[in-house]
Amino acid sequence: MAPADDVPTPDDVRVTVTERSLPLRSPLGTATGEIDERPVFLVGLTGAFADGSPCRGIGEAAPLPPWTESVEDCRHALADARETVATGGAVALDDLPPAARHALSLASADARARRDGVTLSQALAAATADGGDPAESVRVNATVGDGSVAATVAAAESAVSEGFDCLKCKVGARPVDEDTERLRAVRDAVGDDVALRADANGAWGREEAERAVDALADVGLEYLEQPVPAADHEALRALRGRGVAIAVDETVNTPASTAEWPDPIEEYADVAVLKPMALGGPGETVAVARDLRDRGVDTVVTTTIDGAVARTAAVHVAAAVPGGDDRAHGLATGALLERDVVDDDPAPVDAGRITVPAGPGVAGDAFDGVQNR
Ligand SMILES: O=C(O)CCC(=O)C1=CC=C[C@@H](O)[C@@H]1C(=O)O
Ligand SMILES: [Mg+2]
Repeated sequence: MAPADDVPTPDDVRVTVTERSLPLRSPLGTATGEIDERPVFLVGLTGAFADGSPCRGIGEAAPLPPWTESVEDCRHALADARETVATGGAVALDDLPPAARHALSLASADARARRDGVTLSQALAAATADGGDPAESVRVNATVGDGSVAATVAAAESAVSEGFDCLKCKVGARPVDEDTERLRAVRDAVGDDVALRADANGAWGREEAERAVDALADVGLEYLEQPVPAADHEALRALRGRGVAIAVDETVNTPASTAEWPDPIEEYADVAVLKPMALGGPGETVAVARDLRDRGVDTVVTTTIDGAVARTAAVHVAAAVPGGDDRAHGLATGALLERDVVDDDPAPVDAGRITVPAGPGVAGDAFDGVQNR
Protein backbone atom coordinates (compact mmCIF):
# COMPACT_ATOMS: atom_id res chain seq x y z
CA MET A 1 0.00 0.00 0.00
CA ALA A 2 1.38 3.42 -0.88
CA PRO A 3 2.04 5.29 2.41
CA ALA A 4 -0.43 7.98 1.32
CA ASP A 5 -3.25 5.50 1.66
CA ASP A 6 -2.46 3.96 5.03
CA VAL A 7 -4.68 5.00 7.87
CA PRO A 8 -2.84 7.90 9.57
CA THR A 9 -1.85 6.87 13.06
CA PRO A 10 -1.11 10.28 14.54
CA ASP A 11 -1.01 10.49 18.31
CA ASP A 12 -4.63 11.32 18.91
CA VAL A 13 -6.68 10.26 15.92
CA ARG A 14 -10.17 8.95 16.67
CA VAL A 15 -12.23 6.67 14.43
CA THR A 16 -16.03 6.98 14.54
CA VAL A 17 -18.42 4.63 12.78
CA THR A 18 -22.12 5.32 12.14
CA GLU A 19 -24.47 3.00 10.29
CA ARG A 20 -27.17 4.11 7.88
CA SER A 21 -29.81 2.29 5.84
CA LEU A 22 -30.47 3.85 2.43
CA PRO A 23 -33.72 2.66 0.78
CA LEU A 24 -33.97 2.70 -3.01
CA ARG A 25 -36.88 4.58 -4.62
CA SER A 26 -37.87 1.29 -6.21
CA PRO A 27 -36.09 -2.09 -6.24
CA LEU A 28 -33.34 -2.37 -8.86
CA GLY A 29 -33.92 -5.60 -10.75
CA THR A 30 -30.73 -7.47 -11.64
CA ALA A 31 -29.89 -10.96 -12.79
CA THR A 32 -29.04 -11.88 -9.21
CA GLY A 33 -32.20 -10.50 -7.64
CA GLU A 34 -33.54 -7.12 -6.53
CA ILE A 35 -31.62 -4.49 -4.57
CA ASP A 36 -34.06 -2.42 -2.48
CA GLU A 37 -31.89 -1.06 0.34
CA ARG A 38 -28.23 -0.22 0.85
CA PRO A 39 -26.66 -0.51 4.31
CA VAL A 40 -23.69 1.85 4.61
CA PHE A 41 -21.15 2.66 7.33
CA LEU A 42 -19.84 6.21 7.59
CA VAL A 43 -16.33 6.29 9.02
CA GLY A 44 -14.88 9.52 10.41
CA LEU A 45 -11.24 10.25 11.27
CA THR A 46 -10.63 13.17 13.62
CA GLY A 47 -7.54 14.29 15.49
CA ALA A 48 -4.12 15.52 14.45
CA PHE A 49 -1.40 14.21 12.19
CA ALA A 50 1.99 13.56 13.71
CA ASP A 51 3.12 17.03 12.54
CA GLY A 52 0.28 18.57 14.54
CA SER A 53 -1.84 19.52 11.51
CA PRO A 54 -5.55 18.75 11.88
CA CYS A 55 -6.63 15.31 10.69
CA ARG A 56 -10.28 15.22 9.58
CA GLY A 57 -11.53 12.75 6.98
CA ILE A 58 -14.70 10.89 6.03
CA GLY A 59 -15.06 7.48 4.42
CA GLU A 60 -17.86 5.07 3.63
CA ALA A 61 -18.27 1.33 3.46
CA ALA A 62 -21.25 0.05 1.43
CA PRO A 63 -20.86 -3.75 1.60
CA LEU A 64 -22.49 -5.66 -1.27
CA PRO A 65 -21.69 -9.37 -1.54
CA PRO A 66 -20.37 -10.97 -3.75
CA TRP A 67 -18.30 -7.88 -4.55
CA THR A 68 -17.43 -7.35 -0.90
CA GLU A 69 -17.70 -8.91 2.53
CA SER A 70 -21.08 -9.23 4.27
CA VAL A 71 -22.63 -6.35 6.21
CA GLU A 72 -21.91 -8.27 9.44
CA ASP A 73 -18.27 -8.84 8.56
CA CYS A 74 -17.90 -5.19 7.58
CA ARG A 75 -19.45 -4.09 10.88
CA HIS A 76 -17.04 -6.27 12.85
CA ALA A 77 -13.98 -5.21 10.82
CA LEU A 78 -14.75 -1.52 11.38
CA ALA A 79 -15.40 -2.04 15.11
CA ASP A 80 -12.05 -3.83 15.43
CA ALA A 81 -10.27 -1.03 13.52
CA ARG A 82 -11.88 1.60 15.74
CA GLU A 83 -10.73 -0.30 18.84
CA THR A 84 -7.21 -0.75 17.46
CA VAL A 85 -6.81 3.00 16.90
CA ALA A 86 -8.45 3.84 20.24
CA THR A 87 -5.83 1.74 22.02
CA GLY A 88 -2.96 3.42 20.12
CA GLY A 89 -2.47 0.70 17.52
CA ALA A 90 -2.00 1.00 13.77
CA VAL A 91 -4.55 -0.34 11.27
CA ALA A 92 -3.03 -2.27 8.34
CA LEU A 93 -5.34 -1.71 5.36
CA ASP A 94 -4.13 -4.95 3.78
CA ASP A 95 -5.71 -6.89 6.64
CA LEU A 96 -9.21 -5.47 6.11
CA PRO A 97 -12.00 -6.89 3.90
CA PRO A 98 -12.73 -4.67 0.86
CA ALA A 99 -15.63 -2.46 1.98
CA ALA A 100 -14.14 -1.80 5.43
CA ARG A 101 -10.80 -1.14 3.77
CA HIS A 102 -12.51 1.26 1.33
CA ALA A 103 -13.97 3.26 4.23
CA LEU A 104 -10.64 3.70 6.04
CA SER A 105 -8.59 4.14 2.88
CA LEU A 106 -10.99 6.86 1.72
CA ALA A 107 -11.16 8.59 5.13
CA SER A 108 -7.36 8.67 5.24
CA ALA A 109 -7.05 9.93 1.67
CA ASP A 110 -9.71 12.59 2.34
CA ALA A 111 -7.92 13.73 5.53
CA ARG A 112 -4.56 14.00 3.73
CA ALA A 113 -6.00 15.80 0.71
CA ARG A 114 -7.80 18.29 3.01
CA ARG A 115 -4.55 18.83 4.93
CA ASP A 116 -2.71 19.44 1.66
CA GLY A 117 -5.42 21.67 0.19
CA VAL A 118 -6.00 19.54 -2.92
CA THR A 119 -8.96 17.60 -4.28
CA LEU A 120 -9.01 13.83 -3.88
CA SER A 121 -8.68 13.43 -7.67
CA GLN A 122 -5.60 15.68 -7.68
CA ALA A 123 -4.06 13.63 -4.87
CA LEU A 124 -4.90 10.37 -6.65
CA ALA A 125 -3.47 11.57 -9.96
CA ALA A 126 -0.30 12.85 -8.26
CA ALA A 127 0.20 9.56 -6.41
CA THR A 128 0.88 7.68 -9.64
CA ALA A 129 3.85 8.23 -11.95
CA ASP A 130 2.35 9.88 -15.01
CA GLY A 131 -0.65 11.25 -13.12
CA GLY A 132 -1.26 14.36 -15.16
CA ASP A 133 -4.20 16.62 -14.31
CA PRO A 134 -7.47 14.92 -13.39
CA ALA A 135 -10.59 15.62 -15.46
CA GLU A 136 -12.82 18.43 -14.15
CA SER A 137 -15.98 16.50 -15.01
CA VAL A 138 -16.84 12.97 -16.02
CA ARG A 139 -19.48 11.51 -18.32
CA VAL A 140 -21.89 9.12 -16.62
CA ASN A 141 -24.39 6.52 -17.77
CA ALA A 142 -27.95 6.00 -16.63
CA THR A 143 -28.70 2.65 -15.01
CA VAL A 144 -31.84 0.87 -16.26
CA GLY A 145 -32.98 -2.12 -14.21
CA ASP A 146 -34.61 -5.35 -15.37
CA GLY A 147 -38.21 -4.90 -16.54
CA SER A 148 -40.68 -5.49 -19.34
CA VAL A 149 -39.93 -4.21 -22.82
CA ALA A 150 -42.29 -1.28 -22.28
CA ALA A 151 -40.85 -0.40 -18.86
CA THR A 152 -37.30 -0.64 -20.15
CA VAL A 153 -38.03 1.60 -23.13
CA ALA A 154 -39.82 4.12 -20.89
CA ALA A 155 -36.88 4.25 -18.47
CA ALA A 156 -34.45 4.64 -21.37
CA GLU A 157 -36.44 7.45 -22.97
CA SER A 158 -36.72 9.20 -19.61
CA ALA A 159 -32.93 9.02 -19.10
CA VAL A 160 -32.27 10.41 -22.57
CA SER A 161 -34.71 13.25 -21.91
CA GLU A 162 -32.62 14.09 -18.80
CA GLY A 163 -29.52 14.40 -20.99
CA PHE A 164 -27.85 10.99 -20.65
CA ASP A 165 -26.13 9.80 -23.83
CA CYS A 166 -25.17 6.41 -22.40
CA LEU A 167 -27.54 3.78 -20.92
CA LYS A 168 -26.68 0.59 -19.09
CA CYS A 169 -29.47 -1.99 -19.03
CA LYS A 170 -29.52 -4.87 -16.58
CA VAL A 171 -30.12 -8.21 -18.33
CA GLY A 172 -29.98 -11.86 -17.33
CA ALA A 173 -33.07 -11.98 -15.11
CA ARG A 174 -35.31 -13.30 -17.92
CA PRO A 175 -34.83 -15.53 -20.99
CA VAL A 176 -32.12 -14.32 -23.35
CA ASP A 177 -34.59 -13.78 -26.19
CA GLU A 178 -36.62 -11.39 -24.01
CA ASP A 179 -33.48 -9.46 -23.09
CA THR A 180 -32.39 -9.13 -26.69
CA GLU A 181 -35.92 -7.92 -27.50
CA ARG A 182 -35.66 -5.33 -24.68
CA LEU A 183 -32.30 -4.05 -25.94
CA ARG A 184 -33.44 -3.94 -29.56
CA ALA A 185 -36.55 -1.98 -28.52
CA VAL A 186 -34.39 0.49 -26.58
CA ARG A 187 -32.12 0.95 -29.60
CA ASP A 188 -35.16 1.55 -31.83
CA ALA A 189 -36.53 4.08 -29.31
CA VAL A 190 -33.40 6.13 -28.58
CA GLY A 191 -31.66 5.97 -31.95
CA ASP A 192 -28.00 5.40 -32.79
CA ASP A 193 -26.49 8.42 -31.02
CA VAL A 194 -26.99 7.00 -27.53
CA ALA A 195 -24.43 4.49 -26.26
CA LEU A 196 -26.07 1.28 -25.06
CA ARG A 197 -24.56 -1.22 -22.63
CA ALA A 198 -25.93 -4.41 -21.07
CA ASP A 199 -24.91 -6.10 -17.82
CA ALA A 200 -25.78 -9.78 -17.23
CA ASN A 201 -24.03 -10.15 -13.84
CA GLY A 202 -22.67 -13.51 -14.94
CA ALA A 203 -26.13 -15.02 -15.42
CA TRP A 204 -25.62 -16.82 -18.74
CA GLY A 205 -24.00 -20.13 -19.55
CA ARG A 206 -21.65 -20.33 -22.53
CA GLU A 207 -24.35 -21.31 -25.02
CA GLU A 208 -26.77 -18.60 -23.84
CA ALA A 209 -24.02 -16.00 -23.90
CA GLU A 210 -23.02 -16.94 -27.45
CA ARG A 211 -26.67 -16.79 -28.51
CA ALA A 212 -27.03 -13.37 -26.88
CA VAL A 213 -23.86 -12.00 -28.45
CA ASP A 214 -24.86 -13.22 -31.91
CA ALA A 215 -28.39 -11.80 -31.49
CA LEU A 216 -27.06 -8.45 -30.28
CA ALA A 217 -24.29 -8.02 -32.85
CA ASP A 218 -26.44 -5.59 -34.87
CA VAL A 219 -27.85 -3.63 -31.89
CA GLY A 220 -24.65 -1.62 -31.56
CA LEU A 221 -23.83 -2.33 -27.91
CA GLU A 222 -20.84 -0.42 -26.55
CA TYR A 223 -20.14 -3.54 -24.50
CA LEU A 224 -21.73 -6.51 -22.80
CA GLU A 225 -20.75 -6.60 -19.10
CA GLN A 226 -20.04 -9.93 -17.35
CA PRO A 227 -22.04 -12.18 -19.66
CA VAL A 228 -20.80 -15.35 -17.95
CA PRO A 229 -19.83 -16.25 -14.35
CA ALA A 230 -16.76 -14.51 -12.95
CA ALA A 231 -14.54 -17.59 -13.01
CA ASP A 232 -15.42 -18.83 -16.53
CA HIS A 233 -12.41 -17.17 -18.13
CA GLU A 234 -12.35 -19.41 -21.21
CA ALA A 235 -15.99 -18.50 -21.96
CA LEU A 236 -14.99 -14.83 -21.86
CA ARG A 237 -12.15 -15.49 -24.30
CA ALA A 238 -14.51 -17.41 -26.63
CA LEU A 239 -16.97 -14.49 -26.69
CA ARG A 240 -14.40 -11.96 -27.92
CA GLY A 241 -14.38 -11.00 -31.59
CA ARG A 242 -18.04 -11.90 -32.28
CA GLY A 243 -19.17 -8.33 -32.88
CA VAL A 244 -19.82 -7.23 -29.27
CA ALA A 245 -17.14 -5.85 -26.96
CA ILE A 246 -16.89 -7.75 -23.67
CA ALA A 247 -16.54 -6.09 -20.26
CA VAL A 248 -15.71 -7.78 -16.98
CA ASP A 249 -16.97 -6.75 -13.56
CA GLU A 250 -17.24 -9.64 -11.08
CA THR A 251 -14.19 -11.30 -12.69
CA VAL A 252 -11.89 -8.48 -11.61
CA ASN A 253 -13.67 -6.80 -8.71
CA THR A 254 -12.41 -8.40 -5.56
CA PRO A 255 -8.87 -8.01 -4.22
CA ALA A 256 -8.65 -11.81 -4.04
CA SER A 257 -9.50 -12.17 -7.72
CA THR A 258 -6.90 -9.55 -8.65
CA ALA A 259 -4.41 -12.34 -8.03
CA GLU A 260 -6.67 -14.76 -9.93
CA TRP A 261 -7.38 -12.58 -12.95
CA PRO A 262 -7.22 -14.45 -16.23
CA ASP A 263 -3.80 -13.68 -17.62
CA PRO A 264 -3.25 -12.00 -20.00
CA ILE A 265 -6.45 -10.13 -19.06
CA GLU A 266 -6.42 -8.30 -22.39
CA GLU A 267 -7.26 -11.58 -24.15
CA TYR A 268 -10.43 -11.90 -22.07
CA ALA A 269 -11.84 -8.39 -21.84
CA ASP A 270 -12.08 -5.19 -23.85
CA VAL A 271 -13.23 -3.21 -20.81
CA ALA A 272 -12.95 -3.64 -17.03
CA VAL A 273 -15.71 -2.15 -14.89
CA LEU A 274 -13.99 -1.17 -11.63
CA LYS A 275 -15.77 -0.80 -8.28
CA PRO A 276 -13.68 1.07 -5.67
CA MET A 277 -15.80 -0.54 -2.91
CA ALA A 278 -14.77 -3.99 -4.13
CA LEU A 279 -11.15 -3.06 -4.79
CA GLY A 280 -10.70 -1.60 -1.31
CA GLY A 281 -10.40 2.11 -1.90
CA PRO A 282 -9.79 5.02 -4.27
CA GLY A 283 -6.01 4.68 -4.37
CA GLU A 284 -6.23 0.97 -4.94
CA THR A 285 -8.67 1.46 -7.81
CA VAL A 286 -6.61 4.10 -9.62
CA ALA A 287 -3.57 1.79 -9.43
CA VAL A 288 -5.59 -1.11 -10.88
CA ALA A 289 -7.02 1.14 -13.61
CA ARG A 290 -3.57 2.29 -14.65
CA ASP A 291 -2.30 -1.28 -14.81
CA LEU A 292 -5.25 -2.34 -16.94
CA ARG A 293 -4.95 0.61 -19.32
CA ASP A 294 -1.23 -0.13 -19.72
CA ARG A 295 -2.32 -3.63 -20.77
CA GLY A 296 -4.79 -2.35 -23.35
CA VAL A 297 -7.94 -2.88 -21.29
CA ASP A 298 -10.15 0.22 -21.06
CA THR A 299 -11.67 1.02 -17.68
CA VAL A 300 -14.98 2.36 -16.37
CA VAL A 301 -15.59 3.22 -12.71
CA THR A 302 -18.91 2.40 -11.04
CA THR A 303 -20.41 2.62 -7.60
CA THR A 304 -21.85 -0.30 -5.72
CA ILE A 305 -24.97 1.87 -5.36
CA ASP A 306 -23.30 3.71 -2.51
CA GLY A 307 -24.13 6.67 -0.32
CA ALA A 308 -22.99 10.12 -1.40
CA VAL A 309 -19.58 9.88 0.34
CA ALA A 310 -18.40 6.78 -1.53
CA ARG A 311 -20.19 7.84 -4.71
CA THR A 312 -18.45 11.24 -4.71
CA ALA A 313 -15.11 9.55 -4.06
CA ALA A 314 -15.75 7.31 -7.09
CA VAL A 315 -16.24 10.46 -9.18
CA HIS A 316 -12.73 11.56 -8.15
CA VAL A 317 -11.39 8.11 -9.06
CA ALA A 318 -12.96 8.31 -12.53
CA ALA A 319 -11.50 11.81 -12.96
CA ALA A 320 -8.02 10.66 -11.93
CA VAL A 321 -7.77 7.77 -14.37
CA PRO A 322 -5.92 8.83 -17.55
CA GLY A 323 -8.39 9.47 -20.35
CA GLY A 324 -11.03 8.91 -17.71
CA ASP A 325 -13.56 10.90 -19.69
CA ASP A 326 -13.31 8.64 -22.74
CA ARG A 327 -16.18 6.53 -21.54
CA ALA A 328 -19.23 7.11 -19.36
CA HIS A 329 -18.94 5.86 -15.79
CA GLY A 330 -21.58 4.15 -13.65
CA LEU A 331 -21.79 6.95 -11.07
CA ALA A 332 -25.33 8.29 -11.51
CA THR A 333 -26.73 5.91 -8.90
CA GLY A 334 -27.70 8.62 -6.42
CA ALA A 335 -30.98 8.96 -8.29
CA LEU A 336 -31.79 5.34 -7.38
CA LEU A 337 -31.88 6.22 -3.66
CA GLU A 338 -34.99 7.34 -1.79
CA ARG A 339 -32.75 8.66 0.99
CA ASP A 340 -29.02 9.43 1.01
CA VAL A 341 -26.54 10.27 3.73
CA VAL A 342 -26.88 13.98 2.86
CA ASP A 343 -29.77 15.98 1.41
CA ASP A 344 -27.62 18.00 -0.98
CA ASP A 345 -25.47 15.88 -3.31
CA PRO A 346 -22.10 17.65 -3.75
CA ALA A 347 -21.63 15.82 -7.09
CA PRO A 348 -25.04 16.01 -8.82
CA VAL A 349 -25.68 14.72 -12.34
CA ASP A 350 -26.31 17.42 -14.93
CA ALA A 351 -27.13 16.40 -18.52
CA GLY A 352 -25.24 13.12 -18.29
CA ARG A 353 -22.13 14.54 -16.61
CA ILE A 354 -20.88 15.05 -13.05
CA THR A 355 -18.56 17.95 -12.19
CA VAL A 356 -15.81 16.92 -9.80
CA PRO A 357 -16.31 18.80 -6.46
CA ALA A 358 -13.76 21.55 -5.84
CA GLY A 359 -12.64 20.01 -2.54
CA PRO A 360 -10.37 20.09 -0.75
CA GLY A 361 -10.55 16.36 -0.28
CA VAL A 362 -13.71 14.57 -1.41
CA ALA A 363 -16.01 17.58 -1.20
CA GLY A 364 -14.60 20.26 1.10
CA ASP A 365 -16.89 20.63 4.14
CA ALA A 366 -19.97 19.21 2.36
CA PHE A 367 -19.87 16.08 4.51
CA ASP A 368 -18.99 17.78 7.81
CA GLY A 369 -21.60 16.62 10.32
CA VAL A 370 -22.82 13.78 8.07
CA GLN A 371 -22.42 11.32 10.95
CA ASN A 372 -24.65 13.41 13.21
CA ARG A 373 -27.65 13.56 10.86
O1 LIG B 1 -22.80 0.71 -13.54
C1 LIG B 1 -23.82 1.35 -13.23
O2 LIG B 1 -24.54 1.94 -14.05
C2 LIG B 1 -24.26 1.45 -11.78
C3 LIG B 1 -23.74 0.38 -10.88
C4 LIG B 1 -24.27 -0.98 -11.23
O3 LIG B 1 -24.83 -1.18 -12.29
C5 LIG B 1 -24.10 -2.05 -10.27
C6 LIG B 1 -23.69 -1.79 -9.00
C7 LIG B 1 -23.64 -2.85 -8.05
C8 LIG B 1 -24.10 -4.09 -8.37
C9 LIG B 1 -24.78 -4.37 -9.64
O4 LIG B 1 -26.17 -4.26 -9.47
C10 LIG B 1 -24.38 -3.42 -10.75
C11 LIG B 1 -23.24 -4.02 -11.56
O5 LIG B 1 -23.15 -5.24 -11.66
O6 LIG B 1 -22.43 -3.28 -12.15
MG1 LIG C 1 -21.73 -5.13 -13.33
